[in-house]
Amino acid sequence: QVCTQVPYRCYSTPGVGQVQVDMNSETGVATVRLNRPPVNSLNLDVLTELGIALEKLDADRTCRAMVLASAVPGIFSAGLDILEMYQSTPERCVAFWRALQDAWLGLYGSRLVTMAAIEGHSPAGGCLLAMSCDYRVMADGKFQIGLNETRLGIVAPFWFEDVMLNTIGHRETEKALQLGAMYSAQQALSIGLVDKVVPLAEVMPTVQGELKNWLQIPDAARVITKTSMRKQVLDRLRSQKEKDAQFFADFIGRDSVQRSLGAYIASLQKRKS
Ligand SMILES: CCCCCC/C=C/CC(=O)SCCNC(=O)CCNC(=O)[C@H](O)C(C)(C)COP(=O)(O)OP(=O)(O)OC[C@H]1O[C@@H](n2cnc3c(N)ncnc32)[C@H](O)[C@@H]1OP(=O)(O)O
Repeated sequence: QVCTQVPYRCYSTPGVGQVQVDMNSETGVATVRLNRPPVNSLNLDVLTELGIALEKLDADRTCRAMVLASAVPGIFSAGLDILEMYQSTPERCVAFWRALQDAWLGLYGSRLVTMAAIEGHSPAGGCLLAMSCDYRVMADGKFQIGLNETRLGIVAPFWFEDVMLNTIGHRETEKALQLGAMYSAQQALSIGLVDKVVPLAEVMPTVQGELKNWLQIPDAARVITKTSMRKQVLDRLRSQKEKDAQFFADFIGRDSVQRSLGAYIASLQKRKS
């Protein structure tokens, strides 16, 4: 197992953690894998683990880069765990949303070079995580990526919107968000939602190759530039975290939203039968 070999350090218990972190001290590159089968849906525990993992990596001065990937074949992440939003309590909703805010602030604001290795489907919150990295490589083929929230009868929060705006621009974001559009890898490439599309087996080697370019740049200059580019969007959420969490809990608690979510869950189950 990779975790037990020098020079790797492992921040999570192999086979146990829902967020597995392998740190290669020789290269300074950490690999963070979401590991919550069947679809890596992001519940309170996973988001909390992810937030903590990102915080630890940021504090580790030997770490210069992070690859975000999945330990579950065919899936990057199915986004937020819909069951956290369906028939939940206001208190749980607020705690869940805070964990998402913190994980996202840690990722989007990370000083590290961050790259998403998208080796599977990546809807909604999965797309947010990928977009929040500095660079995205996606597997060609049947997988889809996008912010599909409106299809669930919910609305992508302003900070999801901000990240998409910064990634693909205003016109594409307007269409993508209203339609809840899901894109194939090639379509995503054509609008700039991902940076490179390669066969599945080449995703990780391509990420590693691209990392070499990024790591040639002196950290300090790159970090100052990244911070300057992202600060406005980060500060917008930082300044209204509690209001945003409360708004989420109120919105999700609406009868009409609960009905939409219930119908969406039923449609997911029906697809299988
Ligand atoms: C201001 C307030 C605004 C609120 C904004 C809130 C923002 C929300 C952002 C989100 O992330 S919402 C989540 C959106 N996610 C999705 O729509 C993804 C739905 N899932 C799929 O499309 C598919 O599952 C998949 C990802 C394409 C994978 O397909 P596959 O055929 O491989 O697996 P399934 O058989 O469909 O799923 C297996 C199992 O997992 C359940 N499941 C799937 N996705 C989720 C999820 N996001 N949360 C919880 N559970 C999920 C699915 O129902 C199956 O369960 P079962 O019990 O085995 O039937």
